[in-house]
Amino acid sequence: MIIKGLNKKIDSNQVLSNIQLTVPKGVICGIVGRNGSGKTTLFRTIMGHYQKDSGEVLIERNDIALYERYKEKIFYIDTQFHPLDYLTPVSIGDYFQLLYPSFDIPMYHDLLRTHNLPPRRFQKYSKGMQGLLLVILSCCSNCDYLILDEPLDGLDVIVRKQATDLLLDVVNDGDRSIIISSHNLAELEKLADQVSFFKDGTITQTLHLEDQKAVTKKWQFVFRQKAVPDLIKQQGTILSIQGRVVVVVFKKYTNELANQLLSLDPVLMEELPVSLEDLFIEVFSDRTIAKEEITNEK
Ligand SMILES: Nc1ncnc2c1ncn2[C@@H]1O[C@H](COP(=O)(O)OP(=O)(O)OP(=O)(O)O)[C@@H](O)[C@H]1O
Repeated sequence: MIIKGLNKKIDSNQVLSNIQLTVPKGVICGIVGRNGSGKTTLFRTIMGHYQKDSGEVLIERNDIALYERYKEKIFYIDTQFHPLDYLTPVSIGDYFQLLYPSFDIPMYHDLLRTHNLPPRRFQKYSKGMQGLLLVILSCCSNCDYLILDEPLDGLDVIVRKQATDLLLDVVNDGDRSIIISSHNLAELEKLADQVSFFKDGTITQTLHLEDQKAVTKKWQFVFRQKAVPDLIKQQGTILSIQGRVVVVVFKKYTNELANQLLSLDPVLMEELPVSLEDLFIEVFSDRTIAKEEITNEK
């Protein structure tokens, strides 16, 4: 799937601004951003629930707004409109069989049993049960692209593991892809191959997690003096300061920077593993505020 120059204004608010995104086959693509940054609007606009102002969403080079059959390759449920509330899992299965020609009904019933999902209305399910059922539905749809809006948020650790295992199975054969938004960065990190950062109505960058982790470094320093050296403030994003212990992430770490840091002669300089949460803070933190706080620490 290729999204090119997608724009959407709602009530004079430019919610989506020139969205560019490529979702290769067999890839889990995470979408992260602050609350209200436009992730759900992006999904609704991809599906045509919101009319786009301009741009296109291409599958196999075909604009899905013009060719409905390509849109059928995408699984998406907008749960905020409660479309399943009055249905039981069995009737939901029947409904999805009509919606998606390749829906795997035996697999669906099998998964309902394996995960002990009871035959009551969707509305009466707990949040975790609802989340798991949605993930099961998406997997059984056999669609080429699954769009999942915060499917893991609010699930307990056991259900989350069940859901992530199902999703990883989907991309195993390399033909299907998942676009998934989440505020649960630790969980997303285990799943996603690439993560797109949504900021100010647009995707500001897409990071391939393995590649990015190879060039990003996180260090914990202790310096003799209380003031944080200027080099650290200029080159890194400070994640925390506790007493004289400073934790910093450097997005582009070079040998030259390594030598400069060593020349600061820290009492302690210890490398820590980089997480998606660190990258998120690096992208979204207001570094000027961080610097002011650091100045006050002096
Ligand atoms: N139907 C609508 N009418 C008016 N404003 C809307 C509508 N849909 C979305 N918006 C606005 O668009 C912006 C983006 O909202 P959206 O729900 O897409 O964000 P989000 O990134 O999914 O947020 P969250 O992480 O909190 O779920 C918000 O300012 C929201 O108020």
